[in-house]
Amino acid sequence: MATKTKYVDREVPQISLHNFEDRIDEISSQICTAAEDVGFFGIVNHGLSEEGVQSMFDVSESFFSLPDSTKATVPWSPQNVGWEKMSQVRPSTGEADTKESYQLQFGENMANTWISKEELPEFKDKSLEFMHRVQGISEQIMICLARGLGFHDDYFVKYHDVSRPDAQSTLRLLHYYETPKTNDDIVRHRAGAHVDWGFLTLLFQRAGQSGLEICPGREVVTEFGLGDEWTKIEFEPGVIVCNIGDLLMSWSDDRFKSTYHRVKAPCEEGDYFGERYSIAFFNQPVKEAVIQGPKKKYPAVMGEEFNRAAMARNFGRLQEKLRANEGEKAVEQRLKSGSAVVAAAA
Ligand SMILES: O=C(O)CCC(=O)C(=O)O
Ligand SMILES: [Fe+2]
Repeated sequence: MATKTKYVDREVPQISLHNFEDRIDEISSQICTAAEDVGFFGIVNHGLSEEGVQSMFDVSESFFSLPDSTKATVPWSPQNVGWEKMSQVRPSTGEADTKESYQLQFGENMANTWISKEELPEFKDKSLEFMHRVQGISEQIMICLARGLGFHDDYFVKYHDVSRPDAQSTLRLLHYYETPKTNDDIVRHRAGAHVDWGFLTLLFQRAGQSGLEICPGREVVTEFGLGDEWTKIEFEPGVIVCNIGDLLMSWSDDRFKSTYHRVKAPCEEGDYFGERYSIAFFNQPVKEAVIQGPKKKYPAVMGEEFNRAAMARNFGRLQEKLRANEGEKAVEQRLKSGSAVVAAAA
């Protein structure tokens, strides 16, 4: 039987964005303190209505309700866009998450990866509208983070400009399947313990669909995120859960913390076993961004390279499968043209 999870109460600060222009210094200091201490914080009074968020969840559900064969018309690709199912292997677990996700971007990476208007007429427009709203909130937070690090106000905003064709910020619609209540000792990961690789994540949850947990303090975390003390982050209306990703951790010379979190594999009394929908917005820099902290603790890295390395860590197995499929197709092609015989003889 799975060991009993240790839980501990930790304060995850809630920060209000109301009256942003007038309160910018106070908000900056609250955000930077939270980013240094916990790496997670809630944002309230951000201007996005609860109805607006729930209607995006309806849009998400309309996609996931399609048959797999239809969703497969917009497959995941290494630009980190598209639909995948049961294929993200977290480095901490070595096993695929039991979930499906559909990732959407603003720019050229997204070409041909929008579900067709024939299938879901309003999907693209509604998603983009939501993405732009969340981008606006992210930009306010970016200004605060830039101030805290001594950069000029629009420093991070410019590097995350979603009007550029090479924009890489991603809205990820997530759907975790219902977990069977069995005694078979198989751990069905939902989102295995991980840190986000991007800059800053904004997460939306749905009432009654628990599971998100955090475990701050990387130095005390075991490699597998086991045996640690977790804190539950429950849904609260009007609250956007924000967390710092690895990219901002290195961009701040480790001042801001990228915190371990997971969606727990339900296994104990009181866990939530039902299906879960969530929506994450990953702020990720444009491909040409040059990433280096004010103290230059780490060598400069380009935005494109940073994403490529993260893809290899998280989707390596899926990429291999895609490459193998490509290989099979190429062999078929050669067989048809007769060139395989030459290749085999060589
Ligand atoms: O679904 C969630 O609540 C969390 C998802 C997450 O952490 C991720 O996709 O990085
Ligand atoms: Fe995450």
